[in-house]
Amino acid sequence: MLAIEGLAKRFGTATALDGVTFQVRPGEVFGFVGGNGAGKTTTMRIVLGVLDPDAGTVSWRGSPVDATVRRRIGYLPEERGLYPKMRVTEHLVYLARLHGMSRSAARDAAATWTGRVGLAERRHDEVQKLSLGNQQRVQLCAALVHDPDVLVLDEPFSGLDPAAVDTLSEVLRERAAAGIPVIFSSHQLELVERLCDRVGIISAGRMAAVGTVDDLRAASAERYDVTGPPAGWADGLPGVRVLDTDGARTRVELEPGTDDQKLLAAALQAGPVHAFGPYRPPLSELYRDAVADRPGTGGPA
Ligand SMILES: Nc1ncnc2c1ncn2[C@@H]1O[C@H](COP(=O)(O)OP(=O)(O)OP(=O)(O)O)[C@@H](O)[C@H]1O
Repeated sequence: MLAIEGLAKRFGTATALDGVTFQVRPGEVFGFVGGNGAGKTTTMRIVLGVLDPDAGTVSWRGSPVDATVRRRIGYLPEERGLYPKMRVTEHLVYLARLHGMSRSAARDAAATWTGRVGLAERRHDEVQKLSLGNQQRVQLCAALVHDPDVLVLDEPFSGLDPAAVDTLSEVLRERAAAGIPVIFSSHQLELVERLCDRVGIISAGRMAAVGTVDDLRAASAERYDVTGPPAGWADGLPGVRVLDTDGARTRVELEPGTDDQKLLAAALQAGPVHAFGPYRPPLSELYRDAVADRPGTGGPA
């Protein structure tokens, strides 16, 4: 397990991280989400030892992450760092060798990963001659080429076309199925919801929520969609907050302890009810709720 415990980090007078704690388990894909400047990259840099924390620890399988463990991590940094004049295969072999692979194993792995991400035709091109999206594919190969034990990827999906998004999603699920912990950051919350076993929401340097999307849903207020009665029927009902209305559909949130049958009775009193049932908010809504209590942090993820 990759365990991140009580990380704190200040830059001058600004607090970037303030007690960040969460774990990424072997075999799970963990989505790390948060607004701009929330602390995702800082956390990942500390995991990789690129930055030192002011306080807190990062451990892997119960021991502090040291240089040996870091060689076994596949890292996609936020600042993409490829040598523009190197050719794709040559570059990947060079990086794999830095991670201790033999030349022939490195060449095989470079061929496998470039094929997998759709770069077979570009293996002999200089990196600088590739489009940005294809450079991003090379960067992903660079994180995967040495068959890492842990994957830490900072916004791996940014800049990818839909086909590459599908391929990378498959690769991450496969790597997790092979038993390794996978953590990635992203602002694409639908993708995170679809792909991740658990998510961590960071807001202004603190974890606002960690769990499965279902856990986050269970911790949030119950919501119902009611279709039928004319708009306005739920205004002022005790324990009920109207979230929005769309034609004949009213979406409400219930305060804890509010009886859904009373809600239904009130709806029936206002007119015929054609549909009544719980509404499952997507991660994007759960995210907004999780960061809403924290001033200045409620911007879009
Ligand atoms: N080298 C640095 N010097 C000063 N401040 C920094 C430095 N690196 C990060 N910060 C600050 O730390 C905070 C967290 O930044 P970080 O890059 O970790 O956020 P993020 O969640 O990755 O954001 P984004 O989604 O925009 O990439 C921000 O307030 C940022 O300005």
